[in-house]
Amino acid sequence: MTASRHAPSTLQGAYATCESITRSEARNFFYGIRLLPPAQRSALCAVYALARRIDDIGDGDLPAAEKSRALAAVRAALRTPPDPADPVLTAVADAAHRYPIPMGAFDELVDGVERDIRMDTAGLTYQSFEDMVTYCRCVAGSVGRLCLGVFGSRPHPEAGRYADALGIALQQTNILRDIREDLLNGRVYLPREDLDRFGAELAVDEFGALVDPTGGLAELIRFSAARARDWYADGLRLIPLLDRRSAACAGAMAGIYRRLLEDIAADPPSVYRARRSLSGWQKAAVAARALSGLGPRPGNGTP
Ligand SMILES: CC(C)=CCC/C(C)=C/CC/C(C)=C/COP(=O)(O)OP(=O)(O)O
Repeated sequence: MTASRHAPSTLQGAYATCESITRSEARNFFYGIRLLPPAQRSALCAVYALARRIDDIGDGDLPAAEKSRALAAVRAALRTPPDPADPVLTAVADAAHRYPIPMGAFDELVDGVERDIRMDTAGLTYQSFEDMVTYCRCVAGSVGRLCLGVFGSRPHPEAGRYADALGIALQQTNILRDIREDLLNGRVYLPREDLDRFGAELAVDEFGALVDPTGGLAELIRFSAARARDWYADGLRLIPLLDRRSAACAGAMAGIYRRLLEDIAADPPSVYRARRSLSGWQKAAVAARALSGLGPRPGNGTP
């Protein structure tokens, strides 16, 4: 570890702010993050807090031009010494001195959020599954690689690719969970070619619930979930390359989201009316299993 460039109290405060952001915002991922030893937990909270800030710019209420300006400001801030008044940038800069965090991955995340803005303003959609994966790589594969920087791993030529694949698996789950909410916000992430193949049109009724007159949407969700399972299987090859606590963290994050995927696959119409989630007990059980070294179950991910 290198010495900090900041007064300890300022830095401690910066990390504490990031931890409190993560605790309140990362309702799924904090179950994994809290399994890390303190120094890595603080670094990952800093990464999460900055990723959250970038994401929130894209999902917020500002006009598109202002969102673009705010994203450009984040890009510029990542290339200059951190503003000491900004706890998130201060903590991220310190964490990047302590761990080999691939800072360029934050730029990829910004690229992904810019795609969201183009979806809002210019009707950008994803034609093929590969197009959608490119988006997932930007917004979530990037986060997987940032996490890996904090975790560290046994040297392995595929470690970065596995971290990327795990992030992409999580994002595919997120897309299925949020089809309705995203549509209400004018966003469609499911590839056009898949919608066409299953004869699924995305539309809501007068209560804001998704309609599925042919059952094609349910079929498409089941198909997409099966495909996402393969991305989990690939990404989870990272786990044996990690130390025990990092493996527990990644295993809990993946286990919770994969359990969510299986719940959705078992009952696709459950996402038509509301956002699906696991109970606190279910999430804690998946995290406990990950900490005990058992990790997510092969197959259906139930704890
Ligand atoms: C190697 C490794 C650990 C890979 C995983 C990387 C990772 C955590 C990617 C995040 C992808 C994702 C679905 C973010 C949504 O965050 P959100 O805060 O909006 O999620 P929520 O809506 O479920 O709370």
